[in-house]
Amino acid sequence: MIRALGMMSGTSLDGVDAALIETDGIRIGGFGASAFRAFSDNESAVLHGGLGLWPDAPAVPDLARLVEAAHADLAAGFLNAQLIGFHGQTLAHDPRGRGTHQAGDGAALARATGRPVVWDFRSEDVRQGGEGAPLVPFFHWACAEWAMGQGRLAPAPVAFLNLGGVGNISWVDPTAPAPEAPGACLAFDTGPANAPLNDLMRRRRRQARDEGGALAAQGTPDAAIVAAFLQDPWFARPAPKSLDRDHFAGLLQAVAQLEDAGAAATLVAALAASVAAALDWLPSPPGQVLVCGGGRHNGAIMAALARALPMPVAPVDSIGLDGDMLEAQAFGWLAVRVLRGLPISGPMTTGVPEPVCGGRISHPRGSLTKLFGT
Ligand SMILES: Nc1ncnc2c1ncn2[C@@H]1O[C@H](COP(=O)(O)OP(=O)(O)OP(=O)(O)O)[C@@H](O)[C@H]1O
Ligand SMILES: CC(=O)N[C@H]1[C@@H]2OC[C@@H](O2)[C@@H](O)[C@@H]1O[C@H](C)C(=O)O
Repeated sequence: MIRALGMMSGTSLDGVDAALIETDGIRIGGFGASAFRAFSDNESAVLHGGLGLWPDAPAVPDLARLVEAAHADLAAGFLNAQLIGFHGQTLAHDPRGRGTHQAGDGAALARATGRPVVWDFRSEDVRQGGEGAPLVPFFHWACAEWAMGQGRLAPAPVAFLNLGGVGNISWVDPTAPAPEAPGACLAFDTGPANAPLNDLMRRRRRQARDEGGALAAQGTPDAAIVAAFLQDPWFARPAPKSLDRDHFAGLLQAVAQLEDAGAAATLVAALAASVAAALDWLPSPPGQVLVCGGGRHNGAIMAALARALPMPVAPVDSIGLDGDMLEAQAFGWLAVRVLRGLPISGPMTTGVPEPVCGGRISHPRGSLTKLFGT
């Protein structure tokens, strides 16, 4: 088992999560300490300004230094980590076009922390024809397998719904022998999650988010806007599929005429409707939908999901996991898989033709090499 530190800064641009995990890259041996470092208002504004940029843009090196510094700062509190999995900050994602861009250089983080760093998790999958996302689904399988072993989950398919800036769902069968085994996983992005809500709150209320969903809970959703949103060809596209953060920017424009609470309620209803639509693509109805990511702290979202979905909806914490740290833990677990040459994505998670072991490994003294596997 390796003690890996996973580090993730997601599409909501609120900060960096870090979490320790003990793993052989297949089974979870145990979870360790975790921490969050918020981006300052200035850092967040700078990163927002970088959204949509590709590596050749002149502003990118400065953004990358900002991302590396924030991670190095946070990693300094985890001296017992043997390996770091560094996701980087996604600025642009267009797998069928220019590719995928996570700002931040793992070699620089390896030098700054004195630890080997696994990074650039998505590029190889995209190069081989995959969507490059989502990458957490194989870890969701490991979580379900862990929870089943602890007697907290039935030996039957279950879904993990991650609600960050964008939503993604993983249907997993914890009785499958491995995450890459046929029939073990099906995963894809579901649609916008917190990103439009946060953007709405920032523009109208100068707040980072709708705390607890209090504003949305006071409003009535506009059913016509939700129905029009569901007409986006995205929903008719078979899974696997991944989204750029701003694919649904039109949704925010659609609610522009509504008063604040109605606009927030409509965004929440659209989120719930997109998850309900996602169920159509799953191999079988999951026994329950386990919600992770920041969206599960939004009571209006959880209530809307409970209304929209036919099966029980619960925070992932109900089976003993930390729903705020799951993505960070995932990149620690994935880092160990990269080190061992195990696949981190496959046909049923990113649509890549064959399972892929992506990622690069950088060592503190600067050599850039892959230790095991391809
Ligand atoms: N107490 C809360 N009340 C309402 N919303 C919340 C609360 N806590 C977190 N959120 C929402 O969750 C978001 C952060 O979620 P999370 O950290 O899972 O996203 P992320 O990792 O940045 O994104 P992604 O998973 O898309 O990469 C916040 O920006 C906010 O919208
Ligand atoms: C390109 C990119 O960074 N995508 C993120 C984003 O945020 C959620 C969703 O869109 C998911 O596809 C992915 O993140 C998670 C960690 C994943 O890869 O599973």
